[in-house]
Amino acid sequence: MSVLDEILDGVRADLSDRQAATPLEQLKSAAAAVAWPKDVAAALRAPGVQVIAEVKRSSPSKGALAAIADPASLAVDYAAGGACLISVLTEQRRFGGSLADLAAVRAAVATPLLRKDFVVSAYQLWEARVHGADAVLLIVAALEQPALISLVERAESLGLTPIVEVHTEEEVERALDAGAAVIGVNARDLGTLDVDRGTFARLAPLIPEDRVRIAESGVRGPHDLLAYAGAGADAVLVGESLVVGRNPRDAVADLVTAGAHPALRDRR
Ligand SMILES: O=P(O)(O)OC[C@@H](O)[C@@H](O)c1c[nH]c2ccccc12
Repeated sequence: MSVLDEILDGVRADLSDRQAATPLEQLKSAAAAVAWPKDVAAALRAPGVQVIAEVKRSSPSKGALAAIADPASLAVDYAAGGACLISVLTEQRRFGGSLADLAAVRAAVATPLLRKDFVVSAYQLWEARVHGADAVLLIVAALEQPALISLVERAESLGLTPIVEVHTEEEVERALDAGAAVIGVNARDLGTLDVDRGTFARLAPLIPEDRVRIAESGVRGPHDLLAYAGAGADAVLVGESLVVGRNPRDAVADLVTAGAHPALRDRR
C-alpha cells in the first residue's frame, strides 16, 4: 500500500467519526453565519511571486517538525512577514493538525486561508467553510476523475477556491479537464514521499498561462523560490523550512522580498 493510501484510510475513518457526531445539515446552517470566502486566485495573481506559508507540525516523511503550541501566533508571524495565503494542515494522524487549528488561525488573521487536507467528500468542503477557509486543496492522486470534477464544482459553489494538486503529466491533464484555475505542482511524490525539485519545471509548460501555478514543497529559502520563479511559478508553498527555523516572520519576509524582486514583476 502506498503512503497516500495509508493516509487516505485514516482520513476516511476520522471523517466518518466526525460525520456521525455532526450531521451535514448542522454544518450547512453554521456556514450561513460565516463570512463569504476571499478571492484567493486574485491574491495569488498579484505581481511577483507570492508566498504561501504553512502551519505544519509533522509530516509522514520526517515525523515531528515543530510543536506549534499556538498555531494562531505562528499565523500572525506569517501574516506580518507578508504571506499572501496561510495553509493550515488539518489532517490529524500524520500531520498533527486539526480543524480547531484552522478556526484558531481564522480568529487571529485576516489573511486568506487554505484548508490543507486530503479531501474525499463534500462534507469536508462544508467543514472548511465553517472553520473559515477561503481555499481547499484537492489532490488529484487521491481522487477518481468524477469525484475530482464534482469537488471542484462544489468547492466553487461554496465560494472556496480549489487548489488542485498534481505531481505527474497525466495528473496535469486531469486537473485541466476538471477546470482547475489554480494548480499546485507538488515536488513530493505522495506515493513514495520522495522530493524532486525538478518536477515543477517539467510540468509548468503543460499548464496554460491563464492558470495560477503554485510550486509546492522543498523550498529551503529564497534561492529555491527564485529557481521556481524562473520556471514560471506564480507562488510557492512553504512548510518545513518555516516551522523548523528560529524566526518564522523573518523567514517569510526573506522569501517575500525575493519574490518581489523587480525582475519577477509583471511576468504574466
Ligand atoms: O514542508 P515543505 O517541504 O515546505 O512542503 C509544504 C507543502 O508543499 C507540503 O506540506 C504538501 C504539499 N502537498 C501536500 C498534501 C498534503 C499534505 C502536505 C502537502
